Amino acid sequence: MRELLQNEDILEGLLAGIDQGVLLATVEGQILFANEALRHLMELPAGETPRSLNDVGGVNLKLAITRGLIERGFDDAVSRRQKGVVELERWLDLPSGRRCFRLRTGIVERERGGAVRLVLLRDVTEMARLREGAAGSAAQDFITRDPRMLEVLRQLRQAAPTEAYVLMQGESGTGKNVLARQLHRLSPRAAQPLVEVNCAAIPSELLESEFFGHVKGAFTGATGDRAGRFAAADRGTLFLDEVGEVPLNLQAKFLKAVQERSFEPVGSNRSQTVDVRIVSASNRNLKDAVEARQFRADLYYRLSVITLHIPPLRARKADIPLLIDHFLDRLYTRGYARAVLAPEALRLLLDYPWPGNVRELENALEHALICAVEGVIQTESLPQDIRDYHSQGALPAALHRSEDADSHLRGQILFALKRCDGNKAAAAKMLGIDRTTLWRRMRRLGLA
Ligand SMILES: Nc1ncnc2c1ncn2[C@@H]1O[C@H](COP(=O)(O)OP(=O)(O)OP(=O)(O)O)[C@@H](O)[C@H]1O
Repeated sequence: MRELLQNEDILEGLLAGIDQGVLLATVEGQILFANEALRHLMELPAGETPRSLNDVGGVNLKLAITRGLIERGFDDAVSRRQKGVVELERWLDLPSGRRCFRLRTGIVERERGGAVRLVLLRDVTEMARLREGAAGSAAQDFITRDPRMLEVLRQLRQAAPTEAYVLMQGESGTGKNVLARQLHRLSPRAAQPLVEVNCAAIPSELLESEFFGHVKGAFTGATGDRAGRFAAADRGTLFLDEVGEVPLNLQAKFLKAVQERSFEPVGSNRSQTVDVRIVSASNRNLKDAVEARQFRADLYYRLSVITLHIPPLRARKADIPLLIDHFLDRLYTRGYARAVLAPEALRLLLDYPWPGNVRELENALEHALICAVEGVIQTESLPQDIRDYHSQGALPAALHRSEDADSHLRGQILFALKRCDGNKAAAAKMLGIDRTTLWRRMRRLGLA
């Protein structure tokens, strides 16, 4: 191999055939060789060879490389005449505004004729798009004073510096996304991307290519290579929301990617390696899904090295006033006028079972601010659901206490059944009681 590579013709032949851009230059920057793929990537006319690093498609490649090298101490490495490839990531925006490249560069020591600089270029426009999407999520505090939730935060802080996969179980809107971002931020991977995928939001037939990417021609409409989310999260964290929605037929490939840290993009038989830490979330109990044979047990155990159970908002009502203050402040910074809560409105908010959890509370407060009267949030300013819940349970003050309690209970049950489309198991869960208790109460109140 060594001898073969000494033969420049053979080397050129090999490099010409690969689809990554390859450039060989002297350490001083004079170009010795550029393959066809590089010309294509740099949008150079066919047959034109760049003569120097400065002469590549109008992009000051030399500067980009030199800066990158200095940042990563490459020049120092050159002076110490170290061998090896330095990997450095740098987005290069071409004048056309269309492309970015990931650069890998290194110094290759030759037996005769000194060292050469080797530069590899790859089109990563798609990956840049995915990462930009991921970067949009700003840091955010998790507001709580609930002892169970504080314990969850303690576990999260302990797990963050490790490589352990973390699974978060909790109803929709309980803050799993916020926690995933916090976990990433506290981890050694914080400087790398956090890529989020909501597995429920992507049609199942597209999930494979969304996760693993595809190559040109893999299926109708695959007009070019496309990087997947695993690749975009390389060296960072991949957050899989609603992981229970990954279809069974994809779970085997998924497990392999998680276990062996390698996968093949759709339509390709070439393995790609990745180094990702997986944090996942599910609002349905994944263990139940395993028992119902809807989720692979081996994958479940892989993903749930650490499991965090996020309690619903109705189980931590002490957080409600804190969250109200937090969201009113946040809404103020978004341009809403300041408002105060009338005591009766606060009572309704504390009473309500919050099936949509913190997300529903946040939306309710935005609604309330829009409907506030002269800077005061009255009961009338609250969304209909919250007022309905109250009015169905509310009673004329003259009625007897136990009747009062029964009527309140009846209202709660009717509300929960309505919100859960008549599903008693879901309604019982929402009310924080078991199904038998719900059924007994319904019978006693004449609802069953
Ligand atoms: N403890 C908290 N402190 C501050 N904001 C919170 C808290 N919990 C949730 N939120 C806010 O509530 C909203 C919903 O939270 P998030 O998206 O993290 O919930 P989720 O459990 O991931 O929901 P889903 O399962 O539907 O994806 C977000 O706007 C988030 O900022």
